[in-house]
Amino acid sequence: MAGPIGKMIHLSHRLNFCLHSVLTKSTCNVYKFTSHWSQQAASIHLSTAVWKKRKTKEDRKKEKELKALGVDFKPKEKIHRKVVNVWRNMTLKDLAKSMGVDCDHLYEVMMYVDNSVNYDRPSSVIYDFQVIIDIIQKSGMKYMVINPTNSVADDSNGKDVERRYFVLFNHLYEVMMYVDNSVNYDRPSSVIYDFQVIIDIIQKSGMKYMVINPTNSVADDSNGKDVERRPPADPSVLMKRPPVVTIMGHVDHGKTTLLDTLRNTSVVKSEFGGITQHIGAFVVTLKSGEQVTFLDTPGHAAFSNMRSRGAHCTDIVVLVVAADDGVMEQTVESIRMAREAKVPIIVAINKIDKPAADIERTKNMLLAQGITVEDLGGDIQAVPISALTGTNVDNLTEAIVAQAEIMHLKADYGGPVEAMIVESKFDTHRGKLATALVQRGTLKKGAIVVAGQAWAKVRSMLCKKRLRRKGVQREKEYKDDSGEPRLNILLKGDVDGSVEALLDVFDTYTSALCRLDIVHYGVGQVSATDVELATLFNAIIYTFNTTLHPAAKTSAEELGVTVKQFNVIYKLVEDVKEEINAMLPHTYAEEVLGEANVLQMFLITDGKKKVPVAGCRCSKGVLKKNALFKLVRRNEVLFEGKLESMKHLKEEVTSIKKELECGLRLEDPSIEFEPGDTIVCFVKNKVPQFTDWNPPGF
Ligand SMILES: Nc1nc2c(ncn2[C@@H]2O[C@H](COP(=O)(O)OP(=O)(O)OP(=O)(O)O)[C@@H](O)[C@H]2O)c(=O)[nH]1
Repeated sequence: MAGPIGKMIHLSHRLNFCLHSVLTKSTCNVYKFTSHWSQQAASIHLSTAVWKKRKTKEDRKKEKELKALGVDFKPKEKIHRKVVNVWRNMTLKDLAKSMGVDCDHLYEVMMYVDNSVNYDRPSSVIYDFQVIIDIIQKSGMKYMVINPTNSVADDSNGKDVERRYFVLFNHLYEVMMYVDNSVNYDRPSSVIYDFQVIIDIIQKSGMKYMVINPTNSVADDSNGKDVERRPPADPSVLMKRPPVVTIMGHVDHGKTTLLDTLRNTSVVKSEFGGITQHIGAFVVTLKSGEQVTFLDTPGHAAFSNMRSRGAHCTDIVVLVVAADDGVMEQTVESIRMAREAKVPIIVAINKIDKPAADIERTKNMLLAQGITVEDLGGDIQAVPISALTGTNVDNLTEAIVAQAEIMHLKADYGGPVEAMIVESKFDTHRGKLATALVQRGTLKKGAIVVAGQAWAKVRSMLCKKRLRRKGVQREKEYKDDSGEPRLNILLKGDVDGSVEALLDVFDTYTSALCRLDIVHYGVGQVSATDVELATLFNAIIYTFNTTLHPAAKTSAEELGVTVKQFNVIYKLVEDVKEEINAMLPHTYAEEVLGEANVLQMFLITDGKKKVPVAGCRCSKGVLKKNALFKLVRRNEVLFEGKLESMKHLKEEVTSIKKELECGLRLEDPSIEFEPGDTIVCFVKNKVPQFTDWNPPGF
């Protein structure tokens, strides 16, 4: 059965199709046929039509002659490229004429064409379009259906519906004869309950089909199978992978501080080569190129949740024990959890900077819990650290890498991804977000992922900056400000991309003169909560291409929070620079007003005391009584400060001009003068400082 070859038909998973809906769904070449049919003339394009021409009288005559000579007669093969016009209710004679053959040829071909009608006269009308196609094909010609809307004006205007369906259903009825089914679908309204029948009709018509999910239009060619994990990878494809580390320990023993230090030393002090940060997990790259993935969800909940899902996504547990407190309740619990999961432990004995820190006592307390550290003859590494100051934190990372080496951690980087969801949340702007720890394969944008009963298409993958500190810790840090200039910013942008771009710009800030902290950032309108946060951290709110929620506006006004709105990144960055500059303390530059040479010193009586006075002559500029003065002897400054008095002859004056003589008395009466000393009169002018931060491109 010839048909519209390669046509893709989308079916939804409904079973109770009626014939009518199949036809509608089939969009379909069948429909196109009827469209052709409904027109006065549709076109069938004979592209590279090749056939052997029937022998003409002349041919037969020639054949006879050649046969007599013992030579085979071969009628010439002709290649025709022509367009055959067909039309509704066309007769056999019309078709023969269009094809450039005679009716005899058509009768002959018709013997091989499947059809129930007996076309036995040149005037027989061919109602079935398929028959025409078959005749053309069986004649060794090719045909091409030209889209009537493109090639021929469709002036049917929806008329002739009856005829269309007549032809349409005829096609289906005809095809149905070759489809295996027990039901007699004899009316256009017949419902096809059997999905296979629909598929067979489409296939027998030479079309392809694709089953689509009715709710989300994604192809489901799973044939009812569920997604399954791949069998274990061939060891030859396995490659080294970074260890995944979870930090555990008793409350307040410094887990968050350690995570922060790990993150920040990498960036700020450049002790590590670089850092990639995610929400929920981050990767530290050491100078050596080694990488360590830290799950930044300290605490037991995350760990036990993962365990409860039967997952072992942690390779190493870093057990933080404060050296002043020693082993506490949750330390014991953490040890138990790590043991149950059969995850090796590295102990970080923290807070060694504290006077009350007792490393040996802590080690012995651990021993009592069955944790024998190397010093005490065991095989568990223990690294004394100060998470707060960063002392020995690099030794801790080295210890982790050493442990990972022993474990020979490897992964299969190829094929579909298998990952562990570490965190998930709903973001009003970005939608559903999940932090996934990829355990096998490579996650790609656009991949379709399944977790439990949920599935999703990966729209984007983010490497996110994290707030340095969180919660109470953070609040405390900001409140304990020791006077160091610091600009706190709360950033809101219209889309992820712009916020990301700005964060990247702020990342380039390194100046030691003033700290720059992004206390919070996000996408969308500024909310009242943002304003509260800004108050808490004494931050300026910067917006990029976004607005304030009315409630935020009111509370910003009430709380006196500065909100600066920008639509151009360049201007926003310039403004941040200006804010930084405004925070920098001024420096002072000296401006010399005049100089005087000391001619002699004499002593005057002030009450009971004798105080020295310099008899001078102004040699340069002017001397101003209220300005500052320096006494310089052989390039050495012996005094810097104010005058007690300035006299010209006997009178107290406020200034002395060049070449005038004067008596100058310093505020420090212990300073004595010598002839030849220089007294310099100067003022200190405030000079604003400017940040040397010049982000690339700004
Ligand atoms: N002196 C000193 N203080 C530290 C050190 N590490 C952490 N701290 C302080 O200890 C307190 C608790 O630290 P966190 O990092 O919040 O402790 P945590 O274990 O994450 O606490 P939870 O999240 O509540 O379980 C904070 O005040 C830190 O500044 C350290 O090495 N030395």
